[in-house]
Amino acid sequence: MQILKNNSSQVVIEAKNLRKEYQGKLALKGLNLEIGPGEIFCLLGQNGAGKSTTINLFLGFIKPTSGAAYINGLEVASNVTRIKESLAYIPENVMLYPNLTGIENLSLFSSLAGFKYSDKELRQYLENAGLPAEAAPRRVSGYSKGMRQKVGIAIAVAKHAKVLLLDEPTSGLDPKASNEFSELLLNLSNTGTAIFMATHDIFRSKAVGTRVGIMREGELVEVLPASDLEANELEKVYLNHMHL
Ligand SMILES: Nc1ncnc2c1ncn2[C@@H]1O[C@H](COP(=O)(O)OP(=O)(O)OP(=O)(O)O)[C@@H](O)[C@H]1O
Repeated sequence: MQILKNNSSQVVIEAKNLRKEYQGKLALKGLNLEIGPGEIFCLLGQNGAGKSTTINLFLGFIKPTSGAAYINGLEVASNVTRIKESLAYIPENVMLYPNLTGIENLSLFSSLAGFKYSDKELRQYLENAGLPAEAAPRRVSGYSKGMRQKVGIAIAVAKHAKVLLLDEPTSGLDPKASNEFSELLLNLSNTGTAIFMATHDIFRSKAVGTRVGIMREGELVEVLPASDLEANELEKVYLNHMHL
């Protein structure tokens, strides 16, 4: 078993003995984790392993039973509003205003983060995220899942998010959309954004991850360097843990 540490001297996303109990049941059993700028940490684990609980603690959606989550050195639970300024979140279904266009959604979310852009700049952000130019002025209610994910990435870039949290973002995307999404993540990590992604996709984890963590019953049981492994080796390690 291997727990590979963050090799950067800077820490952007951190968990210290992070625990979460729901009605007497431990969902997260004392997580310790440090993620540096530009890292893509992929978290694998079966349904119910504690992946969403971890993300929700980093987002400040729920409070830890004990221990703490930190973003840029700030404890999340007591700085929820400030944390949101530097953070972007992409769930399986990106939450956008369906009656607004792609441009209007991007304008709204970036202005909430304190950034005002011209129409031309907004269109450019959307285009850079891979949204077809003709789609930008259309209502989001007619967008596909992949298009909504692209708007989510455009929002993250436009608000200069230092941290991006993703919960199963590629589930239900076709291989081309999923591949394009991976490219966007790599581009974003190259600008220094720290990325934490919960996923079931072993292949994508290998393709985009810096490190890959395996969570089982609320515990991080292994952390591996993605680059040293073939996808089938990673799958073997994963399955070994699941059959323990
Ligand atoms: N609000 C809640 N109330 C009670 N139990 C919960 C709550 N949220 C999660 N749990 C429990 O905590 C454990 C971890 O759930 P979590 O959603 O974090 O897992 P997950 O790894 O994200 O699973 P999935 O892959 O299905 O999304 C599970 O046993 C789940 O039933």
